[in-house]
This record gives sequence, C-alpha cells and structure tokens, in this order.
Amino acid sequence: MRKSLKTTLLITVPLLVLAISLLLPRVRLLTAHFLPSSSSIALRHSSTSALSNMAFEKELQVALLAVQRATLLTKSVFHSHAKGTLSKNDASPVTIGDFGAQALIISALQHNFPNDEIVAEEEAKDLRENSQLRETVWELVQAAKLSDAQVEKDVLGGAISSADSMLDIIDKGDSKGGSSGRIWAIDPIDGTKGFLRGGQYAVCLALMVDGDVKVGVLGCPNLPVSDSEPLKEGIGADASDEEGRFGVLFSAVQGQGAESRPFTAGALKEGKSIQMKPLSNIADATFCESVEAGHSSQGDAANIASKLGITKPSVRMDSQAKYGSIARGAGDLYLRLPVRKDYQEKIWDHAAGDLIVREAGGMVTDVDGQKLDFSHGRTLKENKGVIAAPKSVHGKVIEVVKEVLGRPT
Ligand SMILES: Nc1ncnc2c1ncn2[C@@H]1O[C@H](COP(=O)(O)O)[C@@H](OP(=O)(O)O)[C@H]1O
Ligand SMILES: [Mg+2]
Ligand SMILES: [Mg+2]
Ligand SMILES: [Mg+2]
Repeated sequence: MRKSLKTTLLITVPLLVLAISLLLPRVRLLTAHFLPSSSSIALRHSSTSALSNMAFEKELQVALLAVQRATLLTKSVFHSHAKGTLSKNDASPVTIGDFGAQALIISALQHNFPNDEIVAEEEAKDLRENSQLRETVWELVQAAKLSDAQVEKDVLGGAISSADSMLDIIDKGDSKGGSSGRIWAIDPIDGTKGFLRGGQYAVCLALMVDGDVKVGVLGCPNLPVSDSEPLKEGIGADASDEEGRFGVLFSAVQGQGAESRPFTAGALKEGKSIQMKPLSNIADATFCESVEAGHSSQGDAANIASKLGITKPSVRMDSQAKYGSIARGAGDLYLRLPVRKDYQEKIWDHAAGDLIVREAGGMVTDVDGQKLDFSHGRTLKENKGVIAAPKSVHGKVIEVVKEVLGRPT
C-alpha cells in the first residue's frame, strides 16, 4: 500500500510540476494581453455603475502604454537629436519627434484594433521625399522601447518591421473622421512650438465611438508629477531632468472619472483620481491660455478675466497640458479665443483633454456655450474656440465671453 502511494506520488508530482511550468507563461501572456495587471493600471471608478461596467479597459491600457512609449521617443529627441524641424504648408512646424511618435502609436493601435480608423495630425510625404530624414526617424522609432520587453511585445506588438512599413503606418492616420464607428484621434506632439522651445507639450490620444469621446490619454513629460503643485509658467524640459518630479500621464474613460499617474519608462504606475478644484468665487480663478498669441487671443482673454474680477495674471502654456492642469485642480479655467474667423480647431488638439476635464467634473464648450462636436470630420467645424471651467462657474464665464466677443446671446 505504502509502496503504491510512493509510486503514485513519484509519477504525479513531476507531472504536476511539468504541467504548471508549461501553463504559467501562457497565463502570463494572456494576462498581459487581455487583462491589465491589477496593481499597475488599477482603475479607480467614480461611480458605482462604472464598477459593474469596466468598459474600454483594454483600450485604456493600450492607449496609456502607446502614449508612454511615444513620449519616451519625444524625450529622446529633445535630449539627443537635432529636432529635424520642417515647416508644413500652413507654416507650422513638424519635427522628427512628431513623425516617430505617430508611427509608434498607430503601430500599437493596429496591433490591437486592426479595424479601427485613425485621424492623426501628420503624414509621411516629407519622409518619402527625404531619405536622410526618413532614416533618422527610423532609427528613433527602432530605439524607442518600454523597459518591459514582454509588455512591449505582447501589448504594443513589438517593433515595426521596416522603414517603408513605418511610412505606411504613419499614413494610416488619414481617416476623414466622422459620426460613425470607432475612430482614434492622435496628436503625436501637441504644442510642437512648446516642444521646440523646451516648454510644455503633450502626446495625445483619444478614442471616439460614433463621434463621442470614450477614452482620452495625455502624456505630459514636462508637467510636475504632483497634482497639487500650483500652475506655473516656465517649467519645461530642463526641469524634467530632476529625477521623479516631472512627467505625468492623464487619462479618462467616459463615465469612469479621470486620473493622473507618474510617467515612467517601465510598468504603468497606479492611477490617482483627479478632480477640478472647487471654485466658490470666480474672482479667485487662475486661468490658462496658449503661449502663442496666434492660437488664442490674449487681449480678449485679458478683457474677459478683468470683467470676471480675476486679478491673477494668466498662466501661459503650450498644448493640452492646459486641460490636464485644470482637470487636476492646478488651475481653474482654460480660455481659447479665436484669433481668425476662418480657423477650424483640429479634433486631435482637443479630444483627449475635453474628456479628461469633463470626467474631472468640469465643463468644456466653445465660446457660444455649445459642447465640442467631434463628429464632423477632422476639424471641429461647428465650434469656435474653447472654454473649459468648473461647472459651477461655466455659465458665468460664457456670459462674459459672449459679451466681450460680441457673440449672439
Ligand atoms: N490659428 C490657430 N488658432 C488656434 N489653434 C491653432 C492655430 N494654428 C495652429 N493651431 C493649433 O494650436 C495647437 C497648439 O495649441 P497651443 O497653442 O494650445 O499649444 C497646434 O497643435 P500642434 O502643436 O500639434 O501643431 C495647432 O494645431
Ligand atoms: Mg502641428
Ligand atoms: Mg496639436
Ligand atoms: Mg501636433
């Protein structure tokens, strides 16, 4: 009896060990691919209904990691390369960082969601015509990797196969956009002028379904990690070298709240829920606006602020870092006031930030108080400007904006 028990154990124990060792890597792979690691990207939900509905969990995980990898590329451009700056048809700048970041994000989206459409800011034409530029971007793209090789491969799909396929991938961002289906909006570097100056910039990604923004992620490598640090001008790439104090990822999923987490090169850190700052007296508000006077009328902003009784000077910063900053309560208002009648805002300049502010308890509209409508193609052609504010004061701000800009009431 004892002998047969011993024999059985001798056979079954090694078999069990073998089975477990064969199964474990598969379970790990599946977990990495389909389920976010609970410690690394645990979502905090703002409502109980969200707890029973973890919608867009995979989209959020992929978006966070794709933005993180692309942001690593942009940081590497800032620190070690000439920026390879070109002037586009509209005289705005584009750099090797913009091209590289767009290639990496689209590659990750195609690996996970091959049927989704993509609206992205850049196109590969200049790289097709300039082989030296193409090689520089290709080198950058090959070098940009998350430190976790398993996540890099399983979640983001690993490396792009060749320089030519990189060009095709960049051009996959040519969707016309619209009101139906799943469409991602990418701004590989928002605030390119800020990036070139060493100021704020953001790597931006949002998913729209039937014209409605469902997921938004912003990578802001030059903003402070701390949500409570007051809004300040002049923090930029030099400061971001200070170990651990700079670099933040903002994210939001519709109906599930907004979060911030420290930016890293490795596993995603846990997200922390963020909210707009309660503002009982509008006169105490801090408002932010573009650094570029050509993107937002600073004169109109000053008039609006003064009529609202605001005495603090505006905080000027580039990019959707403005949306992230007010969503975390570091500032209160974001005013973007049209400079030219004919300019149509681009959806990739606003989709992620709009959702992040709304999920943090804010309200985002155009200068007439209409919500931003992402269902009209690549631009926000039915909207003019952007006004983002806490819900409690948004109506008052719009009243004054209309008065100063002479908009119909
Ligand atoms: N006349 C204009 N009015 C408003 N926005 C403009 C503009 N010309 C360019 N932009 C947009 O302003 C964005 C930067 O915004 P901000 O001033 O808040 O940093 C640019 O994004 P990119 O830098 O991605 O090209 C660009 O799309
Ligand atoms: Mg641009
Ligand atoms: Mg932009
Ligand atoms: Mg851009």
